[in-house]
Amino acid sequence: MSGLEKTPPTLNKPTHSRSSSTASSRHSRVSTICLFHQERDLTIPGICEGYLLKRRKWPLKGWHKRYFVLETGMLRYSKTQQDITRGKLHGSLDVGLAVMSINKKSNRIDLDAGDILYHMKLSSSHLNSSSHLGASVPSLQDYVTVVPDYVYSQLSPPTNASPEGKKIQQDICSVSQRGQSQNTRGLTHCVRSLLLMLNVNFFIFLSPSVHTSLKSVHDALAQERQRLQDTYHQSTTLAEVRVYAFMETGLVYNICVFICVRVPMGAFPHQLCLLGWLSHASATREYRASISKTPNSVVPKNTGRRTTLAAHCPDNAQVGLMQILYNNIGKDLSRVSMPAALNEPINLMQRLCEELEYSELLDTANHTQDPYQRMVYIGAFAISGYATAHYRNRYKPFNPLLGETYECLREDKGFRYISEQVSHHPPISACHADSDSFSFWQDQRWKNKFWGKSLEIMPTGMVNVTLPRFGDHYEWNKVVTCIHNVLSQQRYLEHYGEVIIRNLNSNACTCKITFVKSRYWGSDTNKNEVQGTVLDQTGSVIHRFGGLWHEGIFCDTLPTPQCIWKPNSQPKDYYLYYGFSSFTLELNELTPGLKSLLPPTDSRLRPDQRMLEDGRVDDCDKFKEEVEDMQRERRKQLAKKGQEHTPRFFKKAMDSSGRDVWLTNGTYWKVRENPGFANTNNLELW
Ligand SMILES: CC(C)CCC[C@@H](C)[C@H]1CC[C@H]2[C@@H]3CC=C4C[C@@H](O)CC[C@]4(C)[C@H]3CC[C@]12C
Repeated sequence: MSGLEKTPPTLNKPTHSRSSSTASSRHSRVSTICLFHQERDLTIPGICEGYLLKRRKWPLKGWHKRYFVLETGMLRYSKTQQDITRGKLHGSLDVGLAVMSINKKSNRIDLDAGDILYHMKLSSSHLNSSSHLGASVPSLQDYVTVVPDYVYSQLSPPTNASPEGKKIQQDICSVSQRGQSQNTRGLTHCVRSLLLMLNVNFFIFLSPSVHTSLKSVHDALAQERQRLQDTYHQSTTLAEVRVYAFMETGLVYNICVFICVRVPMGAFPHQLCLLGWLSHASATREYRASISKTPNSVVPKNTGRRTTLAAHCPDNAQVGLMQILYNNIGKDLSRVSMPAALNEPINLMQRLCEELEYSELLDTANHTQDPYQRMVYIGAFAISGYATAHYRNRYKPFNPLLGETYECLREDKGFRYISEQVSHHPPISACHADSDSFSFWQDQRWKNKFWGKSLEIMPTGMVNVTLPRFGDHYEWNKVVTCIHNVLSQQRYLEHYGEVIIRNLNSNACTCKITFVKSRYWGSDTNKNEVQGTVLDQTGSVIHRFGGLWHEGIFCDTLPTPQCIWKPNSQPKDYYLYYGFSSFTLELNELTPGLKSLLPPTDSRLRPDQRMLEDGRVDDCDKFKEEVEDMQRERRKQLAKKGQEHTPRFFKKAMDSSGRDVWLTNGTYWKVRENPGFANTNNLELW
């Protein structure tokens, strides 16, 4: 069967009769996406079904063939048609709550329901087979040419009065008209009948099957848990037991159960190490229990620094974010100017500095003799940088201006940090920090993808840490950050993907950390899960650790199992101050005596950011525009002279893998000390 096909409606039964491939050939009009009965009453939507490729992020990342059924607005899928018949669902999504986008180049359809994001495409075999269907049959090619490059239709509920609603209506009309003119009526029906389906809420039909699925999942999990507990208790004499099982159901996204119990020789003679995965859910539950027993860090002593901001954060719930995002679909959002009320008084260079809040983990690593244990601390550090995101989904950081700089000297923590905006198109912030026990640097760029309800941020660029004591050079990637339900107040952040940490100066071990994508319909307890392993040269697991990125990380394979990191408690009234941590509150503080030492390009001196911090939102808006105009003017002037901006404190280089990277040129602190920035030529940014 090629693509999705459509069968007549079966509104009177909760289940439906599925057509086999022979059944499909009975229908005269087949499109790669849907098959239509053109003379049928279109107020009653039918069923579309067939095989498509679906993208999976974890585990077994890639495109997988899945059987989809679209019925009464619910899109459900399984591995095979038989699985659907047996009620073995992998997942389902209410298309009526989703935004659909179509990409004609890659033959892809993306559905974004806020919490769930499906990426689907036709396999090349589908495309080939569609060409056998004859000229009168609309092929995928036709389909995508009559649909605008993006069809970001806000399908639920289509409010005609709103500008968005009108735009969507226009889009749909133009799709229909173009469809008619190209004699692809079936296609027009496709769009229309899809729309109809979206407005029909037949969830009542689904409730019995949801209940059955839930019950079977619950039973399966209970059995599995019992079996794992039994195995664990009886396994002291087992040399190696491996159980590898996949359970995929509609309600539990994916559970990979992999137990490897073994008595290791040599290294830890007195311990029975339970290595590998003991079901994510149960391992995380145990980690969380242990973390919660670990006392919170004592509230830091009064450092003399500020503990609040001059003004509360503005209420931006009414700002028309939808308009902004829809008008800028496909654009790099860091280049879109947004109203100041959406900003937090911190910029991206300061946000990168936030990743050093738990720099003591690097100090510990630099004092840990054992390379595997050392890696555990580096892993915890890589996770700790994400913690702050938990409280920070209402505002976006300022985009630094080209040539803007930021320093952060933390004698109490023993490090000094500098950062510079080294490129504007694309925006790149480079940073470097050093202390007696580590060096840290990265240059980051982000690609944004707005799917209609969620915004994915894909960072490129590696994070680097060196430890002087052991000559280690660690390097790792960052994971994807997704802002779910970006347009609503139910907005929340999720990080997902894999981080691989390598030591470029030794191949003794590597570390793999998985930021687990939350399981749909799962309770909140499985949100923000992370699992890490330290592997030796042969790929054997030496340590494992895990927990939640906003709650803490526990390692049970260290000589003394312990909580290796727990975030600091949030300051009083943090919600009124943008959700900032104490460390973040201090980042933009202009402490006495500092002003005369800073270059005039330092973010602390940027007037619009300060205005926002002081609660002068309207002034900030005006000044922000001026500052951005001045930046454009400088750019024009340089272009006229045929010149390009040259960063002042960073230089471009190539890393060992041939990537372009920005490294410190080592001049900042020297110039600061002598002759001092007051005695040098500086850029005038504001
Ligand atoms: C438009 C507004 C109101 C919605 C809020 C957007 C916020 C949540 C977005 C905008 C820019 C985003 C940040 C951009 C870059 C990074 C670096 C990455 O390594 C971790 C995530 C992090 C730190 C993002 C976190 C989420 C973020 C702060």
